[in-house]
Amino acid sequence: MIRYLTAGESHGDGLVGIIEGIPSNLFLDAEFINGELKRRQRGYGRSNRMALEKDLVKVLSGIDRGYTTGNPISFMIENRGKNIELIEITRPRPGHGDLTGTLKYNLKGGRNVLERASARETAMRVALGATCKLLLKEFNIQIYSHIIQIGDVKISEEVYSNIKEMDLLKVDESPIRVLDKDKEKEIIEMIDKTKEKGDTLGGIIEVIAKNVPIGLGSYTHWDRKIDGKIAYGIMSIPGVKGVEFGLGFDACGKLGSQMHDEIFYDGQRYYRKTNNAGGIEAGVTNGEDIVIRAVMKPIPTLKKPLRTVDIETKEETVAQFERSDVCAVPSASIVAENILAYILANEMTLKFGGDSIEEMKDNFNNYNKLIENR
Ligand SMILES: Cc1cc2nc3c(=O)[nH]c(=O)nc-3n(C[C@H](O)[C@H](O)[C@H](O)COP(=O)(O)O)c2cc1C
Ligand SMILES: C=C(O[C@@H]1CC(C(=O)O)=C[C@@H](OP(=O)(O)O)[C@H]1O)C(=O)O
Repeated sequence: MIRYLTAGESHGDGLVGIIEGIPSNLFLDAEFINGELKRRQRGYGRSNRMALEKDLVKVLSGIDRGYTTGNPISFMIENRGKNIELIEITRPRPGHGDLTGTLKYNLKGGRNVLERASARETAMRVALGATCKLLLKEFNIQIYSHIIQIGDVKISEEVYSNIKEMDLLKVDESPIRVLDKDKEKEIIEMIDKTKEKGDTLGGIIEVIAKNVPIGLGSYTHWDRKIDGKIAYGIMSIPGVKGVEFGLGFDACGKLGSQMHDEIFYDGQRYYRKTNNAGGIEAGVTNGEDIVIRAVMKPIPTLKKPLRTVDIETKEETVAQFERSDVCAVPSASIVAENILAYILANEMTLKFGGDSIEEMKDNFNNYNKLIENR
């Protein structure tokens, strides 16, 4: 089993993370982890905070000569963009945690709420998730993401399966994480216009995991279902308001005969010609790609602020504004990739053991032999 914890405030010294349960003898490629941190920082529509931060992971424990030892691994990421005046938040922002957090923890205002509710914390979750991606790569499992929609601009009506692996790699070259250059231009213009108006945008992301073995997760008990675990992880990304698998909410308009992915056999393995289930049936992976979509609401901090109540005077006023992203959907897609990586890596250790990478691979190969020709 793999588990992790993070700590750190958005404008404190930095973030720390501890991950436990990564098998020994895995090369902890810090360059790869830093690459993932860089991918998360890119994306059109972010505030100048992202220009100030240069997220780099410092590995504090758990490795020897670059390889994991089985000991807990700990990371640190420094905050560089922390030098703002940390004034109290007494005019809570609708849509952020300011008011609920102030009341729940009996605080003076929202400052220490936003410090932790902030998506700054997702930088550490990406570093921890990237460690899980390194483990998944040992089993040839790859995770990709791209953007389906920003604001009211839909990239395409096509379903995910028309996007080839090579094209999914090219998505990284786009500041919006889309392939269509015309749509990219349209979205950039929309973000600029929205910024001028003091408003914000949300969107829809799609995350795809390829080469996932059959049999991760379980139908035997509700809290072992892998779709439930994935939904929990993706929903925990700040701003995410919905998750769907495969056809998701569109399943509603289909007949059973149009929805379910018929089963075929090619002489060696079972396969499907469609993937409306998004790679999961009965809480268990079925060997097809895992396909998830998630919707992110528009950013709650508005330069043209919404109405709120001053928590000291109780008078109607407008919400506080410091600096803020206008759109962070491309960054959220990288966070989602790395959260999915954690869930899948954890399931891999639950199924194949997690003490050493060699033992895990042996178990994986034996399982593949077992299900071959079944
Ligand atoms: C990568 C990323 C960047 C974000 N940037 C901002 C931001 O600059 N300003 C803001 O108000 N919210 C931002 N958010 C969203 C808030 O963190 C989020 O809406 C808030 O914590 C309340 O949580 P909830 O939307 O899940 O209810 C960002 C989210 C992500 C994933
Ligand atoms: C720092 C990050 O995102 C932050 C997430 C965030 C929020 O409220 O969620 C608010 C902004 O922080 P600040 O108020 O300092 O500009 C974003 O920049 C990051 O992604 O690393």
